[in-house]
Amino acid sequence: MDPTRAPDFKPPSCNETPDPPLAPQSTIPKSGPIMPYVLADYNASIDAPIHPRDYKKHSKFGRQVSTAHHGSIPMKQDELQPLSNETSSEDEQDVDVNGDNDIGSSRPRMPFNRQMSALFDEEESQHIGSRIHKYQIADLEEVPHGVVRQARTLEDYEFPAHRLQKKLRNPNKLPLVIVACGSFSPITYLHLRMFEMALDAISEQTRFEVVGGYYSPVSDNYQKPGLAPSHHRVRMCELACERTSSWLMVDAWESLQPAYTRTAKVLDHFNDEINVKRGGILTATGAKAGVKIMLLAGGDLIESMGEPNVWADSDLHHILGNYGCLIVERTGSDVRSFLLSHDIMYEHRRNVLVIKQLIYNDISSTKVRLFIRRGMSVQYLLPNSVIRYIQEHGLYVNQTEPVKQVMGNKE
Ligand SMILES: Nc1ncnc2c1ncn2[C@@H]1O[C@H](COP(=O)(O)OP(=O)(O)OP(=O)(O)O)[C@@H](O)[C@H]1O
Ligand SMILES: NC(=O)c1ccc[n+]([C@@H]2O[C@H](COP(=O)(O)O)[C@@H](O)[C@H]2O)c1
Repeated sequence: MDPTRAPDFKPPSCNETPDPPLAPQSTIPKSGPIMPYVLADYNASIDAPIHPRDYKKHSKFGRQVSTAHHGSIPMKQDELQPLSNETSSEDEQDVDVNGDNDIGSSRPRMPFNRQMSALFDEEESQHIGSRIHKYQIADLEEVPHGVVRQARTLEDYEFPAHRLQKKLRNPNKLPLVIVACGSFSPITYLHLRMFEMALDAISEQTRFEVVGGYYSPVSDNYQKPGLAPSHHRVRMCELACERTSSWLMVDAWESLQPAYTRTAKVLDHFNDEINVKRGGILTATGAKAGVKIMLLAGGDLIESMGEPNVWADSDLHHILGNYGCLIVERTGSDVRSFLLSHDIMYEHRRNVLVIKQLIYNDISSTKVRLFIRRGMSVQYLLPNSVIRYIQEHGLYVNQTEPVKQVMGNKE
């Protein structure tokens, strides 16, 4: 169930620096805390924008930011990051007929592919564009488009950036990328909803703008019951992202590592790709700004941070202090009390945003696997494309899992 089961696992010690070492703090942009205030620190309005003049103070990457206010930056397809990955046999790339890629917008874009455009002439495409509403994201499942594929080996690996926003839309906000680490065996609608809940919480309660979202499925070395081979888990996440979302991506880097990779190192990898290699993202002035990277996790994962020998203290300081954490409450779990009682969490509380589930969703991958083993329906618990993939590859059917694991209540 956790990395302590890995054959090469050594319990973290307070005096020892875990190996491999963490990225130096100087490479991680200082965007400031996710929460401008907490309780006693309350002294500003909930969404007080950072004045561009002050931006420099908040980010060493935000050097030449103009003070001019730009209402909205048009996001065109050619402004998106180049498609760095192999696509499926049809080799198409989603084309945004609406010409925008505003992740935070309440009216998400409706991507179409080249194949789609080729099938219809301009007039017909326009007709389709007007028939299918921008916000009918669910219809993506029905659109016959290609799915961006991640490499199966580290040698061929390239960081997926095709949906990473190239430019910050709102000059008063700071860029943020959300990363969810986990098994995703299989990915469910809950895992997809987590990102949407985070997106809402961030745009409503913080001064950050979400410019990208990633799943990072754990490698096969994470010895957890019910873990399908990593290439299948990555592929299911890809299908779910490409078919149901207009902004989520999957990064296979962690899943391709020859040994278990600590979550702190996974976040370092994202920082390296986005901030060190790419220099962050463009602001309205054309200058680059460092992107804050945050871990998205459920309440159970956060509570595991209080268990002995699972997380090294130095990793927790790195994750919570240098990056930050978005925690989706689980039914029955009291994340806020946990936050209060955990010393390291409390120290970095301004960098932790607890997201309340307003509509409770408790879809469990463990129970989905059980249903599949029992030949029961899993329809509406996960995207159809993922269900079809599981059927095609006969996943989970012949597995056994300890009864305790299946019945285990994480709450
Ligand atoms: N009901 C839930 N509410 C909030 N977060 C959840 C819930 N279920 C899972 N998560 C979060 O989703 C992320 C990925 O979960 P992961 O696939 O590793 O475990 P899981 O969904 O609990 O699956 P399993 O049943 O195999 O343990 C983790 O951060 C986990 O905390
Ligand atoms: N020390 C660590 O870095 C550490 C410890 C426990 C879990 N994790 C991560 O948390 C996620 C948890 O997944 P599960 O909820 O499936 O166990 C995985 O991505 C795992 O790598 C990291």
